[in-house]
Amino acid sequence: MSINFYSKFFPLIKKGVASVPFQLRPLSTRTDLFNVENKSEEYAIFRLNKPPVNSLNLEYLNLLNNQLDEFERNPKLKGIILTSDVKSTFSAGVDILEMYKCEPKRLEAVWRAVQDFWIKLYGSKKIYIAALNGHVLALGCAIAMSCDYRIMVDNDKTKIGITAVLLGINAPSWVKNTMINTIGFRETEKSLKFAKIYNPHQALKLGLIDEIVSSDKLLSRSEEVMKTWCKIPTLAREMTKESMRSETLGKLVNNREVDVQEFITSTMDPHLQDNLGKYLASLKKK
Ligand SMILES: CCCCCCCC/C=C\C/C=C/C(=O)SCCNC(=O)CCNC(=O)[C@H](O)C(C)(C)COP(=O)(O)OP(=O)(O)OC[C@H]1O[C@@H](n2cnc3c(N)ncnc32)[C@H](O)[C@@H]1OP(=O)(O)O
Repeated sequence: MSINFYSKFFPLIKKGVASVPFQLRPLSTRTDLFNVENKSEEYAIFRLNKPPVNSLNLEYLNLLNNQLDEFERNPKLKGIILTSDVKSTFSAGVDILEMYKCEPKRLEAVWRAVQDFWIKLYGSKKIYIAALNGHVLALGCAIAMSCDYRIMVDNDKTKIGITAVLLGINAPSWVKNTMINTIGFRETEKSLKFAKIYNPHQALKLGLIDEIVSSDKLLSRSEEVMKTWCKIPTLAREMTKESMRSETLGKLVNNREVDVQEFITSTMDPHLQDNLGKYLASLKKK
């Protein structure tokens, strides 16, 4: 069985790796919008930092996609802890301003960047642990579900879930499949159909997250899990991840254009635009 999972799906990245020799990276990378801290040669902490809610617009998605490529190019790096420096929010998903009164060309670019992000994350052979410090909504929830393990803060006010249906949106099939692979078909159907939002204890019961810890232990516990997993034989772990995920991944990789067109058509629909306008206003009114 081939273990060259990432390069199978990212031939251009493979080409980049082949033509650019690996260089040692600085100990940490800091931009205004995220922070990467290399804890050892084996793992790093990747902190999103785009207040107020780490919403994902085109520029931010492109930045994050470049960083995922950067991780992938480092052969010594086994895992990444994905978390947020923004108080009380992991991510509120796509920046709704990208979807409201949008230009089709820009919307298409946003959606291609969303697809890229999911393909890179779900298809990575590295270990990704989501350290969920706060709200995990919509695409934020899809991102968390695409990691290998989810640890969430013990705070009843913290929400996780996907409420697309309330706005008249049918979640894309790759989001549904990611959720099915996490909590099973029946719970996914209920969750998406009825726009369920869970607190951490409800999410744990469902298997949407794997552990709950107090906020002061979120990173130390994540590092503890990461260190244990870094000891697992790499090749076997990677092959297992590939065999578990390739079918789901392939469904989007081989169907990207249809997914793009569906998203553009449904988002540009006047009824949905109307709903988005009202939703944005309700968020601002709070
Ligand atoms: C449109 C919904 C479609 C859902 C479809 C999902 C399924 C499909 C999967 C993939 C496609 C993905 C699409 C998306 O991800 S669309 C984004 C959907 N996200 C949400 O519905 C979350 C909305 N936000 C909230 O519920 C809350 O903001 C919160 C719980 C995350 C945080 O609450 P709180 O701390 O009280 O902060 P505020 O609500 O006051 O927000 C602060 C500030 O931020 C603005 N804002 C919030 N979320 C977004 C966002 N996603 N995009 C852009 N801006 C956002 C909010 O309006 C406030 O703005 P301000 O008043 O000007 O400060």
